[in-house]
Amino acid sequence: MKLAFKIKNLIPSPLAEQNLSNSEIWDTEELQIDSSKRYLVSAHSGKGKTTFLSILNGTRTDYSGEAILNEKLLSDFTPKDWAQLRREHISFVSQTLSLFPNLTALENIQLKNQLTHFLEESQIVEMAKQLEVEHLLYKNTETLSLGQKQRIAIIRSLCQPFQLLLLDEPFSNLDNVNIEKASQLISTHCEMQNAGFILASLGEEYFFKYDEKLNL
Ligand SMILES: Nc1ncnc2c1ncn2[C@@H]1O[C@H](COP(=O)(O)OP(=O)(O)OP(=O)(O)O)[C@@H](O)[C@H]1O
Repeated sequence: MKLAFKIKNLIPSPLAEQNLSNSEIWDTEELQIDSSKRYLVSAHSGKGKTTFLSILNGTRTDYSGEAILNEKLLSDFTPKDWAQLRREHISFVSQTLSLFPNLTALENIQLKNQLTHFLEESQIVEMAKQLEVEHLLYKNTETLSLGQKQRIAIIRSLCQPFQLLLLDEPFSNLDNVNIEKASQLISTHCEMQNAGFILASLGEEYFFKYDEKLNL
């Protein structure tokens, strides 16, 4: 299923008092986001990157204007609709990473994978090898460094079917070598799934080729 978001005059409540005239996303007449494309969304801290991705993911609803997915208002989606979208169509690497601290890295990855039986364990181990976290798969995530957690969260996001991957500053604790490896893994899996992504960044462009770059 292709995902086509349309947003019209969207203003999130926390930013309602701010001057949004320079934004290519907030308070624009109409913007279309297609799941087949790769987007870079750049902005300084506090401009609403997390808020934007959370609106597309259905976890924030405090905005004025319209947000539409495949001709249906997001506000009309039920919790069941969102659960299905997040299980099968939209994957998200959140800034907080949302890993369960008392589960191992592999258990965290498998929690999602078990919902859809998307990948074999051997494929997950292969991804962990590529990002050099294979030796951490049986460790509780509370014992991992932030950069290690980010790599586990990136792997977990790729272990489900999706047409659109939302990446909220996913490399903020990684060095360039790891960023390049993670970018390659993300690109490969997006291509395999015929999916696009939206990468929110403080300004860094990293190693991707983008179809569109938007300033928030
Ligand atoms: N639940 C909330 N209630 C009130 N204000 C909020 C809430 N969440 C975010 N904000 C405000 O909305 C603005 C945008 O926040 P958001 O987290 O989306 O920014 P960001 O661009 O992702 O920032 P960063 O780069 O620092 O992660 C900020 O000014 C923040 O203080």
